[in-house]
Amino acid sequence: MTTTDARTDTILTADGITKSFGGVHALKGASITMRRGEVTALIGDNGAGKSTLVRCLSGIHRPDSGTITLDGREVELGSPLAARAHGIETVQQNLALVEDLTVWQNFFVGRELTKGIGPLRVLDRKAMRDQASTLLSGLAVNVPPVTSRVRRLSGGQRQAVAIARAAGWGSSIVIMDEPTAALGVQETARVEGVIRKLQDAGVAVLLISHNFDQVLRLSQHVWVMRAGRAVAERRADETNGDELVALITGAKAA
Ligand SMILES: Nc1ncnc2c1ncn2[C@@H]1O[C@H](COP(=O)(O)OP(=O)(O)OP(=O)(O)O)[C@@H](O)[C@H]1O
Repeated sequence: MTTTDARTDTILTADGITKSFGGVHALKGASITMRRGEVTALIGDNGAGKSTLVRCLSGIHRPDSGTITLDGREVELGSPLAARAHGIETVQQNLALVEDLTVWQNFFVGRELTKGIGPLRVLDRKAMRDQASTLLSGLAVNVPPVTSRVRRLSGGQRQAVAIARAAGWGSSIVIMDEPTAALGVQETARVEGVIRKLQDAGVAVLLISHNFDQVLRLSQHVWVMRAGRAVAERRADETNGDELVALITGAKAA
């Protein structure tokens, strides 16, 4: 038998997440699931709670209540470092790249490789350069040499580098908030290629996007958020832009 039990494919479950900022109830019991090796899209109108939910999954916000389960075990993601330790990496909207450092240096900021022993320990620049090159070519990220400074890269190249860096640490989940919002058509295609490669490598991607065509092109499942809740889940190949708009606005019940 080749049937797959959907539950065994589930890598992450967020269940009943609430989060308020003073009197603003940004999340009112949001629940989503993500599956291994899939792109899961998160869509919704401005203020629906998408960023707040992914910040809870990134360890930036601590939910007021609700649970997050990874690989069947409930986890506390109390900080971005804790999320990272659980294999969840986030590509920040501002990319968090250091303009004046090279591509490879950006990969290893705060996690530099060293060689030698004790007081003779020095940075292993060659190993870092080589690893960054290997990772970028594995994801078909077409950038100038890894010795180039980030400030010389185009918007799409920067985005691709930021995604590759997030994926480069054995992460099983990569979260991206509007990764192509500021990009032109060609650059968007380049970044979408990187996202597909990540998926091929078995990474689960959580993608916030306002671009329905992109959502339908890239994702397998779409979660629709409205007013702090995830109100509907659709398979991308069983829905369309009109239905998604209707679900977002509430014109169509889930
Ligand atoms: N740090 C914060 N302090 C106060 N209110 C916040 C904070 N973060 C989010 N909110 C509020 O929570 C609600 C949900 O915001 P959130 O950014 O999660 O929505 P979103 O779906 O990501 O919207 P957008 O598509 O515009 O980014 C909004 O009313 C927003 O103003």
